[in-house]
Amino acid sequence: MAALRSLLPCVPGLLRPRHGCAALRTFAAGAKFEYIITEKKGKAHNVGLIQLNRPKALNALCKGLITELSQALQAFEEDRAVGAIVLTGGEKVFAGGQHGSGSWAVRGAV
Ligand SMILES: C[C@@H](CO)C(=O)SCCNC(=O)CCNC(=O)[C@H](O)C(C)(C)COP(=O)(O)OP(=O)(O)OC[C@H]1O[C@@H](n2cnc3c(N)ncnc32)[C@H](O)[C@@H]1OP(=O)(O)O
Repeated sequence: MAALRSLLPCVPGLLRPRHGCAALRTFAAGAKFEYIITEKKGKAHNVGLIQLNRPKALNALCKGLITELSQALQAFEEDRAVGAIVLTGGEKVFAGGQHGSGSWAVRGAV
């Protein structure tokens, strides 16, 4: 899981090694996310599912999505009941890459 988190651009203050389980407490308090959906799956509720949920922009990775993804990864990593994390995207695409400002940037990038 640490390897997975290391793939994410470090968001200051969120991925500090020992953040005192603050992320887990926020998470457990039923944090409402705007850009992701999280759930504990499996018979023993020991699989942390994170689904990218920004359908209008095809899950393009904006700062807010990365921040929430980092929080969810941190919380699942701190949750001793979770043994595996599954990261998934939408029906059409996993993610449209880094968020491009304005659709011209997106289409021009293709
Ligand atoms: C970090 C670096 C590494 O390379 C990057 O990630 S740079 C960004 C790389 N990503 C792209 O270049 C993907 C650009 N998107 C596309 O090529 C196409 O959207 C598509 C993924 C092939 C899907 O095409 P389709 O025609 O099915 O859908 P639309 O292009 O109409 O897109 C729907 C909707 O999503 C918005 N969107 C898609 N990708 C991004 C993006 N990367 N950033 C921001 N927004 C994105 C697109 O603007 C459309 O929104 P609308 O204009 O309808 O408001």
